[in-house]
Amino acid sequence: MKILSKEQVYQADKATENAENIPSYNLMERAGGYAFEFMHQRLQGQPVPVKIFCGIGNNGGDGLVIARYFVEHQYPVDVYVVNYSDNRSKDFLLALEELKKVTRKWPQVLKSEDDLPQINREDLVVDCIFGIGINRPAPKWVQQLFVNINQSGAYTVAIDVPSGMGVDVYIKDSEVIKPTIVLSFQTPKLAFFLPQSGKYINNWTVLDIGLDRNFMNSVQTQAQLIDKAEAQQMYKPRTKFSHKGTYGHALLITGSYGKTGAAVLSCKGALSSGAGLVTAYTTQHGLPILQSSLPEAMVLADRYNGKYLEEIQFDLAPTVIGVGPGLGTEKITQQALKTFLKANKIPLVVDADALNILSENQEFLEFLPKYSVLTPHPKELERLIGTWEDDFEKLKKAEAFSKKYNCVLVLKDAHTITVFDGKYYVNNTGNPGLATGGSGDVLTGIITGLMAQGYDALTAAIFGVYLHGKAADIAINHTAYEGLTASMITEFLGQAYLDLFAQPEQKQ
Ligand SMILES: NC(=O)C1=CN([C@@H]2O[C@H](COP(=O)(O)OP(=O)(O)OC[C@H]3O[C@@H](n4cnc5c(N)ncnc54)[C@H](O)[C@@H]3O)[C@@H](O)[C@H]2O)[C@H](O)CC1
Ligand SMILES: [K+]
Repeated sequence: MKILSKEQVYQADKATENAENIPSYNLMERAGGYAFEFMHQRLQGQPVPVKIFCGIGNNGGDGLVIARYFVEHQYPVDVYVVNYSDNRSKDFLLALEELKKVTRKWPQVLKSEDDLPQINREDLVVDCIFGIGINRPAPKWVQQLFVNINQSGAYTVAIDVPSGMGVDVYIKDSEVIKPTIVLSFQTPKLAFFLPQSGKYINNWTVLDIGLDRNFMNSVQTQAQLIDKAEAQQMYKPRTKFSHKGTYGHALLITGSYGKTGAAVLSCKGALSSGAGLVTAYTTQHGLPILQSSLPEAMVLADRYNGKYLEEIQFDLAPTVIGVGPGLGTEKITQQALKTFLKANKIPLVVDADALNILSENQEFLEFLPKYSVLTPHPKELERLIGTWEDDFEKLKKAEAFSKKYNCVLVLKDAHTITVFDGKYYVNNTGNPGLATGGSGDVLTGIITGLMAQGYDALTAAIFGVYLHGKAADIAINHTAYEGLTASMITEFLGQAYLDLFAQPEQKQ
């Protein structure tokens, strides 16, 4: 699903107004109408006390349309205008006129902290204070209103975006509404998926308000959300006359004394993703561990008998190499990695300690083959690209890094974002169960395994992240978040593939 920027939403509005030859107010009517329908279907006329807080822009205007429908359907409703400015938008004023036609109970105008009403746990709060137009922190008394709403425990529906949240800029030092659900118009907003702002979003849904199809189909967005529909398109079906050679050979350079588990997990990831052959390259003492715990994998070891890899040299031509999990960052391993990288021409997936070594020796980055996949978690990313002011700056820096080294950067997080060629692919699978040791090693294995099978680096990264998260989503039905271990992700990976084309259950 495309994630439109704020500017693109305004362009979509204009395109729709032109294509349908309608005034902008019609779109506000539509947006408000769909949002009301969503709530009305769930409330079914129950006399829940509704409190609608409207700003003075178009988000506020949506709120006034919603308010009119609530009044017309005889819900007990209080409407407040949060008067943070006297610049009421044209469509806000039209919506206000329409509301006044159906009720004599006019909205109460709030101008300072003294005016803020009591909000009760039993209320339904509809937040239409700020939408995508917010560009700086709200005035203090308005932030106090956000706090009151958040502390009330009331069921809170944020219209379009939670008030206070910037959709493609981070608004520093500001309170944000923490809604129960966000009803977002036409497109989810990038901020929903970034840790600093996404932590306030428990639940969101997109309401299709019928913006111009031609515009929506042709608009090129920087960000897109990767869900089942997108993942299905990436899947490469297997052919009947294929053999293990068809699905490539993944080599995983992983493990050290006490961290051979990372090697086992990444090899398991590669095997369960479907790689034809998997070989681990590890330390000598890791060899028997791998052989006994993973009979499907082949194992090579370096010539030394140290705790860490001292040499990375093999007589093998794998399709792709995954490197990093469990390697450690010993000087001797750093040297071995440097020698290897200098000579290597085979596509790479780089993770964990290999990333840490690259961060410490940024000159090694030049040795990476084109389209290498790098999979840092936030700390590893920081070591690689330096610190950032906020999540939007992080994305910009990641984008610049990926351009500079021509690599695919997989920013692991609750919503992992794959960055390549100026585009952001935002993953929508996975759950907090994945916050467990070894899940990253498994991901490295999966991406490496997909590349072995002929998926290009970008697709392998996006699809691998999707499958990894989906496997975890299926697994937690059996294990809960807490019970999920990294091995289980590999055990459920087959089900993640099956789920791609599973038909929804038919109702009897
Ligand atoms: N296609 C759609 O999605 C449609 C969405 N609609 C709704 O319109 C809003 C966006 O409306 P807009 O008037 O541009 O912005 P806001 O209502 O979010 O903000 C109002 C206004 O306030 C000013 N402002 C910004 N920050 C501050 C601040 N800190 N203090 C004071 N004033 C501030 C700024 O100038 C804004 O213009 C969208 O979210 C939807 O809810 C349409 O109704 C239909 C189509
Ligand atoms: K809002």
